[in-house]
Amino acid sequence: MTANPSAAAPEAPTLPPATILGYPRIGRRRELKRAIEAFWKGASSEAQLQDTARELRAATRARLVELGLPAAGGAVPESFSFYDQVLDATIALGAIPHRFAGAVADAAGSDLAVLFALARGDKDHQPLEMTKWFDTNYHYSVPEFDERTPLAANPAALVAQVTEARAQGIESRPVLVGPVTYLLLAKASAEAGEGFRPLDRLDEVVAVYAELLAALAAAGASWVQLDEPALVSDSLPVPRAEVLKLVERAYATLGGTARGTARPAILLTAPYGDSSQALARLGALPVEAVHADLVRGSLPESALADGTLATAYAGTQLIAGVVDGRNIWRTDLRAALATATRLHDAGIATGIGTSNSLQHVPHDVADETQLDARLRSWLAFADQKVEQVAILARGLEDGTAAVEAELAAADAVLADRAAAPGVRDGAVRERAAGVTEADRSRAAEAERREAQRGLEIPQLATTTIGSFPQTTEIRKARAAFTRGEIDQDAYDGFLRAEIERVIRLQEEIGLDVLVHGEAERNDMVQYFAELLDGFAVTEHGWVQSYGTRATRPSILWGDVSRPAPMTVAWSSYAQSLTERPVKGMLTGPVTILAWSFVRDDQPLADTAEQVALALRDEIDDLVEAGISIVQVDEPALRELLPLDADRQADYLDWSVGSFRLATSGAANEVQIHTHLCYSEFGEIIDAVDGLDADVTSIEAARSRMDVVAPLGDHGYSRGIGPGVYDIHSPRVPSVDEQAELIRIAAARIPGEQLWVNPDCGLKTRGYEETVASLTNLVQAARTVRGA
Ligand code: MET
Ligand SMILES: [Zn+2]
Repeated sequence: MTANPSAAAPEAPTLPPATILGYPRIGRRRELKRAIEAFWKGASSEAQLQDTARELRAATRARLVELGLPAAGGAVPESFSFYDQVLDATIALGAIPHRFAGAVADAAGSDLAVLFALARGDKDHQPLEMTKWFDTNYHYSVPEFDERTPLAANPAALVAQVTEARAQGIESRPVLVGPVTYLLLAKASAEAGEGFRPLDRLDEVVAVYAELLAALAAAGASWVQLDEPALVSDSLPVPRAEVLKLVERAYATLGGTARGTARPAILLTAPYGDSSQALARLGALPVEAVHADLVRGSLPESALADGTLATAYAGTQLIAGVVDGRNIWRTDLRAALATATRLHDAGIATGIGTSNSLQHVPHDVADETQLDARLRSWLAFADQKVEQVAILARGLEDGTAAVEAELAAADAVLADRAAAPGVRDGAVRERAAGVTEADRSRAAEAERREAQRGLEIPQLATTTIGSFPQTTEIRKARAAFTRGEIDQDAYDGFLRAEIERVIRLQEEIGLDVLVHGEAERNDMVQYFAELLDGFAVTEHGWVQSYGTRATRPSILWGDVSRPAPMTVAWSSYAQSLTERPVKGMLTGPVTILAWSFVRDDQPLADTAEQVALALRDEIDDLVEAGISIVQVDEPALRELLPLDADRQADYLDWSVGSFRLATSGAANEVQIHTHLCYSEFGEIIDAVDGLDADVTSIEAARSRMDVVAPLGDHGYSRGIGPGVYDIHSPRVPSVDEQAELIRIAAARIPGEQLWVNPDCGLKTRGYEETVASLTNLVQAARTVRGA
């Protein structure tokens, strides 16, 4: 065992026993969203926006103290962000890509203007790319690095928060994405030299972090939190063992300076997964506290048993992340306390924390006044989770008996939930238990291809991904219907007129396979959640997705079944209007799970199976009603891939299995499509193959068909539609541009397999650019076909 440098300091501080890793930033009523969007529109000044942000931060701190976090000692995290925490780190490091030099000049010294320019781009600049944060549905702004990317500590925002908190009588803890995770999430800029990796600049970046920490210490911060979720992921550019070495190197430097003057005490966190293999080594670093996610992860049993863990943590505190920051269920307090107590009893200075930042859950269950009271009693949003952390901390400090009443109340909630009607539905379970492998297989590909000839689909067939622009009129009609201002008949009439318009438009444009346009859907998951049994929807349960965008995930609380058809009326109406095939449109089981809060009392695989059976019945009904092509979207297939390599095979097995269960009841004549809207699917290409869909559409335009080569090499034999129109921007791609992309694809993939379509749905686009782009798309397909 190497010497533990912090063990040598007898006065090593500890955090109060109750803390959380972060809190929702957008505000209880999405105040920050409104304030930022008003500022973007020019309806308010930067000073007004800063005032709103300051008030929100102050209210958050006060609320956290009210809920039970101590005001002193660094328990309250400063997790505010105007847009994204990775982007905040970019600003704090001064790592503004050269291509934004013009935007920096325009910003005239305003960090906020620079931040928004990076996040959103402007007329001259493409914004930073956005991508999903670990295995969540939150998106961060991807840093861009090359050999010359500037670096200069800019601690202003962090220091301001510490100062504000002190003025409020609260000793808070600034939070920053750690240097190793930051660089592992960065990408090489377009100007980077051959072979450059952002990680090549780790030592320089660590030096800037050291400056930031010094500024925080000077401002009076006693603690800083550095988040290193890279420690739990096998999906990064370097293997996990290497990540640990990089963390050791970075924190030897960061922790190696004098605590108090050169830096605050450091809390190093490892949220979103299992760090058990690394935990003992992290304890030996010169940091004052280490956090472990003990919801997704586990305790290192052998190191705990043989005392290695306790030795490593002599002088280092361990924050046990036992309250789940990813879901909305009340915690099994007795089990959580037992886990933390094992660490405590092993002689480790133990604190209670959340598994990860609470940014992934809504604010407060108390706001959900419309929710069924019994269901509500089972739930815990961010505020309730903070209270649970405080209870557990009391139990850890004062002994189980001190919180026996709270533990008993939690036991009663769990028992009530387990016994409640609908949580287990005998018929649903019996049907799921009877599923056989035969239910997951369709006939051989060639046989299906033959049977589908009757569809008369041309080579390079043109189609769209499903949604057409969600216009203001559509939103207004939906809102009026929800408020009861128009009745069901009026609303249905409106939607039918909309469908007819979209069908006629597609015929005019000349698309081969049509869609009904999805005007009836508020959201591709919530729409189904509202129609399936076993789900509930919230009123205020907003969770940040990126920037000012938030989603309201549904709550999947019970066994899932389908009381009635969900999409048949719309799809069959659309089909009745045209001779061309109209695709039925469903959201797949994995995506429905990924974008909802799911029950935690059974494996995800079992829940997916129930959703799949409901979708299987829907497909039967669609086909019965005359639909011959059904698309089942699975855009979240990649997102739910476990960070832990050991868990990936099992995941791919059940996720692919649930898709096949949903789709394999379809006769050979029925063409099954799927859609995945990202291009980095190298890792899951076998899974995509395993879905066995007749046609798969994917994102490809932004990467200029990068995905096509791996597909060609893989010998992918079914239909594939690599997007030729980037729907993320209002820009209209020309005929030539789209034809060029089709040709790139056609060079690797036989024409009869190739489909021509946009990257994703068109719901966020306007009609003008949509019609122009699709007209060009059809023309591009014709040009290439004729060549
Ligand atoms: C995020 S994937 C979206 C697929 C859906 N069918 C749409 O077109 O909007
Ligand atoms: Zn998509």
